Amino acid sequence: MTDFRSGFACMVGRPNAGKSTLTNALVGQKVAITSERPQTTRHTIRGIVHRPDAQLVLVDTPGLHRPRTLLGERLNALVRDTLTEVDVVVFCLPADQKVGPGDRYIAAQLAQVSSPVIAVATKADLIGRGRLAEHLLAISQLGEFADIVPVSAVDGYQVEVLTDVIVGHLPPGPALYPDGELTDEPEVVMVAELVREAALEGVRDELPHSLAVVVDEIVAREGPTPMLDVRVNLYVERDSQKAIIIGKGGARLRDVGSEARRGIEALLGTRVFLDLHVKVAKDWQRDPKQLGRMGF
Ligand SMILES: Nc1nc2c(ncn2[C@@H]2O[C@H](COP(=O)(O)OP(=O)(O)OP(=O)(O)O)[C@@H](O)[C@H]2O)c(=O)[nH]1
Repeated sequence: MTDFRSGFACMVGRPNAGKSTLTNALVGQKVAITSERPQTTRHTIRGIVHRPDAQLVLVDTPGLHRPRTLLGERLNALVRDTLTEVDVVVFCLPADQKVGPGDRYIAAQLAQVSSPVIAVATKADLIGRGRLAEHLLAISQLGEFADIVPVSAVDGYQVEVLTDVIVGHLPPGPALYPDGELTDEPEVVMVAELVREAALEGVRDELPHSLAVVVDEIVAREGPTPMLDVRVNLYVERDSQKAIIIGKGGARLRDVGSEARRGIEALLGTRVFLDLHVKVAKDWQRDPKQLGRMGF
């Protein structure tokens, strides 16, 4: 394919602007952790959008804040470096709030960045057409933007359009990550590690290097109380190893599940439903295709 495009986009915006939720909507699966509390996104998180014509790697930054301390300044310098490295910056401005000093501060920072900036009016579902038009006008007066796109990550309004617009700013190039890879955010790696630790407890000698743990998905459950469905695959090489992990009548796997769940809940700060699946992948360590699927 000659017309394939690939590259990086970075989400910026004040706390609670809807960056994580929009990242999830673009990727089509929940990868980032969202919450009502501001500043939950401490790490740079990547979600990957795979399309037949493009691959888009989304980098979710902690947000640009006005520096009050040296650490703040360093952080902002880091964020500006990230912004200069990406192919396109997505600047989120929540439609349910007026453009304010925080947005103007970020806009001023973005004016110093060479990458094209797409301004996005997020949470468009929360306001009427008249207010949305006013918001878009206020955004247009904030700086020079390559595009201005209203979206709603909640009802899906214009999410496809935004993906097309972002992809339009990516350079031609091959896919950067293997298909099916959703994220390499630190939380996912740590969730896998917690499950691995629990699964190896007491049987380490019987499963030397034979266990690969892959987080399949982390999905927020709809409902009044925050809850994540975490689905994890455990790959072993032989049926005998599968029997060890599962235990008599599944007793051991249940213990592994509750032990890992406690750690994951502490890590993510929310209730978790942990769904563990044990699979035999014969000789996975020697099979490059299987290794790729497991993220090695
Ligand atoms: N109604 C509506 N609410 C949204 C939408 N997008 C995000 N929200 C809500 O806005 C809040 C903040 O969303 P996040 O995605 O966590 O915002 P963020 O910019 O990543 O926040 P930080 O991590 O603090 O920087 C959450 O309660 C979301 O449910 C949207 O399109 N519509």
